[in-house]
This record gives sequence, C-alpha cells and structure tokens, in this order.
Amino acid sequence: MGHHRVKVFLRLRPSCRPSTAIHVDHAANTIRIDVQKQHGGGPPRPYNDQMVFPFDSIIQSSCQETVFDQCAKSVVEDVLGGYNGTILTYGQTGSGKTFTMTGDTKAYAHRGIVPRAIERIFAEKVAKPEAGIVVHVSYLEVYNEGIYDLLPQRRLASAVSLTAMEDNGLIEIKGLNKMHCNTKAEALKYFFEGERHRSVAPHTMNQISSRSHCVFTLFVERHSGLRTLEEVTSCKLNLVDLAGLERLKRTEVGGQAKKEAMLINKSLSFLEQAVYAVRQGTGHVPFRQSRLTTLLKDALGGNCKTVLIVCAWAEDFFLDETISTLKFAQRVKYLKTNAIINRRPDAANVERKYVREISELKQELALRDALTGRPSISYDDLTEETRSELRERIQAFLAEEAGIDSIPIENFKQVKELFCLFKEAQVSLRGELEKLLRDYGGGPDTFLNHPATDVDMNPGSTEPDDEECVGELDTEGFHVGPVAPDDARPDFPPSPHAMVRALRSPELRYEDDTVLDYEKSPPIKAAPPDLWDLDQEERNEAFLEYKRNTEDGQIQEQELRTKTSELRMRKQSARELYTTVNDSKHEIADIKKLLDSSSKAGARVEFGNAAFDEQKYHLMQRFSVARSAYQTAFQELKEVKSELDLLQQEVRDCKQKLLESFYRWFETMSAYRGDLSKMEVFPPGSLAAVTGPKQSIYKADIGKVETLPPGSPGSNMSLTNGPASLNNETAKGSTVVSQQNKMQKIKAGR
Ligand SMILES: Nc1ncnc2c1ncn2[C@@H]1O[C@H](COP(=O)(O)OP(=O)(O)OP(=O)(O)O)[C@@H](O)[C@H]1O
Repeated sequence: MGHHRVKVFLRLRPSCRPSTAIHVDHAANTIRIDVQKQHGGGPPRPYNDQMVFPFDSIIQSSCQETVFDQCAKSVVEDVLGGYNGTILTYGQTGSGKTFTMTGDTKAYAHRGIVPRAIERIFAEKVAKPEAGIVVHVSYLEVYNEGIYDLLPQRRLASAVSLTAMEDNGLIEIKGLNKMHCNTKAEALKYFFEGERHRSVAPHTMNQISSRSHCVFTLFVERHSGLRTLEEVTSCKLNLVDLAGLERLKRTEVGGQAKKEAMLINKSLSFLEQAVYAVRQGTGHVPFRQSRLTTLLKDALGGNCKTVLIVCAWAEDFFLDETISTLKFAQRVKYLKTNAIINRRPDAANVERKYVREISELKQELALRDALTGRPSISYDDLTEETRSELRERIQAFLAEEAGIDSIPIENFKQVKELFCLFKEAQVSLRGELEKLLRDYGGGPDTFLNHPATDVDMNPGSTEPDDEECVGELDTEGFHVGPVAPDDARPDFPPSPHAMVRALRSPELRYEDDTVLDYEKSPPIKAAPPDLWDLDQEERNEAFLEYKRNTEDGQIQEQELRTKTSELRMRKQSARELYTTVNDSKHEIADIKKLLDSSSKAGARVEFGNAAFDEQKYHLMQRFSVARSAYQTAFQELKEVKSELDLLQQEVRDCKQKLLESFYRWFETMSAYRGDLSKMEVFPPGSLAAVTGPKQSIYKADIGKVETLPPGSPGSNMSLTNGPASLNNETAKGSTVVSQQNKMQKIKAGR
C-alpha cells in the first residue's frame, strides 16, 4: 500500500479584467494575492498583506489538451495500471469547472477531461487487445441531497434516490447502472446522454449553471496480467464536476434555484469540514454528513489516487470567492490517500482454463482406454443412480452375500466414492452399536474394546490364569509370595482370577473334620516329651479323654465345633458363589463368541437406518444379564472370603488353644502319675502302678475328668490350666479321681 498525496492544480479562468492583486509565479507554481486590510469600513487602503498559495501546477491561458496532460493524464494512466482514481473540479459558479471536465461541445479541441480520459482508455484497449480490457461507465448526480442515475434514461421527477454503500472499503452505489462499452463511441454516447440529463439552470453568472454535483465513472478491468492469467485488475476512475459555490446576492436566484444553491453551498461546506477533519487526523471524519462526502470518501483518504483542479476567476470582483477556493485547495493539498493496485482472482479465466485442461485430460484418458481395450469407461462425476448402486453392492459385501469382486473399481473417482460409502457404513454401524449398548447397560468400550472389565473373556480360557496372580497360596490362605512376576500389580481388590484360583485351590478345599485330626495338626514342638513316648493310638486316646472328660476340654471342643461348623457353612456359600461367578464368566465368554461369529456371518446393516439382526439383539440382552449376575456374585464372594479368613483364623486359634490345654493337662497327669507311683495309692495291677514309657494309663483309667465335690477323696488333687501342681486347691474344673472312685461311678451307671 502506497501513500499518495492529493495533487492540486489551479486553473484560472481567462478574463478581460484581470485583478492586479493576483500574481502568478509559474516557475514556483504559486499564486500570490495582495490583500487589502479593511479598517472599519473606511476608504480602501493600499495592499498591505499578501497571501501565497502553492500548487502542483497553475494553469492559465492553456488549452484543454494541456490541462488534461498536466492534471489528468497521470491519473488515467494509473487507472490503466489498476489504481482507483478521482479527478475533481472545484470552484465558484461559472469559474470553468464544467468547461474543464466536460469541455465545450462547440469545438472538438475544447473537449474536456472526461472525453479525453475515455479516449485514452479505449486507445489502450485497442492498442493492447491481449490486455483484455473491459470498460463500463456510469453517470450520476447528487441533486438536492439525492443520488440519481443519469443513465440510461432521462431522470424522471419521480426517480428514486439511490443509496451509497461501502463495499470492501470502497463506496458503491446500489442500483446504479453500469453500462458496458466496447468502444470509445459507446462510452462517449453514454457520457453525453448523461450530460443531457444533468440538472442545470441559468443565473446571472452562468447560463448553464450546474445545479448538482456530477460523477462520471469509468470502470476498467484488465483480465490478463503480466504474471498470471488467473489475475484481474479492477478499478475505477471518478470524474467529478462539483456544483459551484454561489453567493446568492451575486447570482440573484430565487425559488427552486435559490433552494438548490443553498443545498449546493451546504454540501460544499460539509466537504470542507470533511477535508478539514481528514487533515486534522482526529479520527472521526463526518463523511456521512452529506451524499457528496459519502461519495468522495475514497478520494479523500481511501484507496484512490486523487487530483483536484480548482477553478477560479482572476478578477477583483470575485477576490473573496477566489481566496476561499484557494484556501480549500490548500487543505486538500495535504491530504494523503492509500492507493493500491486492485487485483483479484479472475474466476472466469480460471474456470475457462480448468475446463480446457479437463477436456484435454479426458481426451487423453479416452485415447489410453481405447489403446488398452477399455473404451467404455466414463470419467464423469458419479450420478446419484451410480452411487445408489455402489451402496447396495457394499451392503451385500458387508453382509457377505457377495465377494469383493462384486464392487467395481474402474477409476480413481469411483475409488474415492467407495471410501466415502464405506465410511458412511462404518459411522452408521458404530452409532447403532453405541445406542444398543447404552440401552442395555454398557458403554461402547465394554464390548468393543474391553469385553469385560473384571473377567477373562478369552473363550479359550476356562481356568484362571495363574500367571496373572501375584504370589502363591499356602495351606492357610493368601500371602504374598517371595518372588512376584515383573509385571505383577497390587491386587486390591483381588482380581477375579485370584479369587477363582483361591476358591478352586485344593488347599482350600475344606475337610469335614470337626474333631481335631491329631496327625494333621501342625508339628507341636511344645508337646510334652512323655506324649511322644506313647504310640499314635494312645495319644489319640489321651486326647479324646481330655476332650470328653475334662471340663476345659469339653468347652474348648464345643467352641471348636461351633467355629468349624460356621466355617463349613461359609465355605459352602463360597462354593456356591464361586460356581455362580464361574458360570457367569463362561456365559459371558460364550456370548462373546456368539457375537463375534454373528458379526462375521450374520450382521446386517441397513444404511441410514442401521439395525442388528434379532439374534444379535438377544445376545446383547443376555450379555447384559450375565454381566450383572457376575458382578453381583463377585461382590458377595469377596465379602464371604473376608469372613472365611476371619473364621479360619478363629478355628486355628481354637485348635491351638485346645492343644495347649491338652498338653498342660497331659503334663499334669504325668506328674500326678509319678506321684501316685511313689505314694503307691493305686492297688497292684492298676494302671497307675504300671511303670514304663508306654503305659496306657490314660486309655482307660486316668484322664477321666470330673468335678468332685469339695472334701471328697482326691478332691485336693486338681489339674488346672496353669502349671501342673498337686496341691490342696481344687482345680478350676478338672479333677482326677482315683481309680476306685472312677470304678464306683462307672458301676453306678454314670
Ligand atoms: N478556461 C476557459 N476558457 C474558455 N471558456 C471558459 C473557460 N472556463 C469557463 N469558460 C466558459 O465560462 C462559462 C461558464 O463555465 P462553466 O459552466 O464551466 O462554469 P462552472 O464552474 O461549471 O459553473 P457552474 O458551477 O455554475 O456550473 C462557460 O460558457 C464556459 O465556456
């Protein structure tokens, strides 16, 4: 974007009474006006003030051709180069604006800027046909604050004012006729036709005074450029003949002419304000104050190269108006615009080029197909009928009703279409699947990506995978093994595999032994040495003796039975739950298998209205139910397992307690037996008298535990849970009775 200063030229109207106060310096392009200061209406005094106005050029007594060359030609050339341009004439009424812009029709040499600009542009068009220059013209006038089209018909009194709009930074008149012109003559014809439609009226200073501001526009397009054929430059040249400033007392008009004059002066005043605001750079410029300023917005600071030609009378009589005109010119002189070459893609050219290329390529293909024996292939766009046929074939292929060969592949366009149709099928299928899964309680990932979140859905695996578990099972329950696999994960809560494995483990298979199996109890290092002197049968007899015939033994035995019974029930529950979990798992795996095979063999999809077949629908329902059953049973199983752990520990504690108690009792009895031997209480032949390491004293005689009444014989000999002692205290519950007493009780039918 380039900044261009507005060029301002001064054209002085020839006069037979030139002012002596006006001095033109052509070398310096300045005009000096000697001003007489007025002092309270006193007599005129000598000139005592000077005003100097510089211009780009001052034209005096020059022909029209010179005016065009000096003032307008560069702008016209720029328009041919793609820049927008505006040439304005400004000045008091009768100063020669219309003469400058339009010229005098009486003589060809007096033609003005407009005809000359038309000539130049069409000369270029003729000289450079390859440039593809296209010209349109429009002609409007701003009359009494209305915009009226001067083409092609005579403006009627009822004509509607047009609207000025801003389009892409440029002012456009909505509804304005733009006449296409092939030749200079056509353009001139439209111009002069518009001239005839202009609003003019006579007054004392001009017999054909313009009563409106007129804008003749040449729209120039170049459809080819030096760089690419796809580019077009499009710009316009506005040639503006403003109505003149009028001093009503000079023109002496009345009525309509007076009203027109007032509106003209007003609009010119707005123009001055706009110029002033642009020059001040204050931001807001009141372009919309009047139609004229709206139309000239581009020219005063937009995308345009602008030239102002001010016309002035060089006579004393009009000195004030001349000074006023020159002052306005000075303000405009400092305005800058931002003109650019207006390029845009030439859609028509691009289209023509591609149409030509496509045509050539089709010919190439046809030739190739003919040479390779494939003359019937079409490379045109696929019709809706063809698309529909392809869609049906894809459906058949997906339903495995037809093979891949049923889908024709003839050209690239068709391959692309097939991809689109497959994508369409995939989207439709997925949407329907997600909907079904939502309806039946699972998310899409449940089925598509992760068949089950907590069970192994591998149909081939019916047993838990040991490698997925951390640690080993021991005989008592879970514990973390010494070596875990590298990819092991903490198992909280326990994985279903771990749970299943634990429940199916032979070590956990509960044995139905409510009575302690002595042989299976853990090694008892603390057992009294004498106990090991007995054989197995004797040890068991001693143990049975303790459990049945001592109070402590009975209580502990009962407690153990209760806990064991509870444990058995819990294990039974666990077995049942395990069965449910496992069954659910197998069912889920089976359904998964069926769904897989159904997808391969039986899935049917109707495009645009996708739907599974009925079998798949029911499978999905079963899947949802099985999954729900699995989750419920698994949760219950976890709870039962916790209870099992606790109960097992309690059973172990009971067993240990029973054993320890038994050991203490046995030691006490051994000591007691020794004392009895020493005391020789028992009669000869009694078991108590037997010595030796393997005496069966507990088998039949000793070990019967009874609670004796205080004071009875032997009641001072007791066995307690504490250290073995034979004292006079009555034991808490266990009392060893003498053989004699024992026999007595047996006889009494106890
Ligand atoms: N430079 C000139 N040489 C010869 N004749 C001129 C020149 N300038 C103006 N005239 C004549 O002066 C008359 C008034 O000129 P013109 O109509 O161009 O004034 P204007 O500024 O357009 O006035 P208005 O604002 O009232 O329309 C015309 O007859 C025109 O031929």
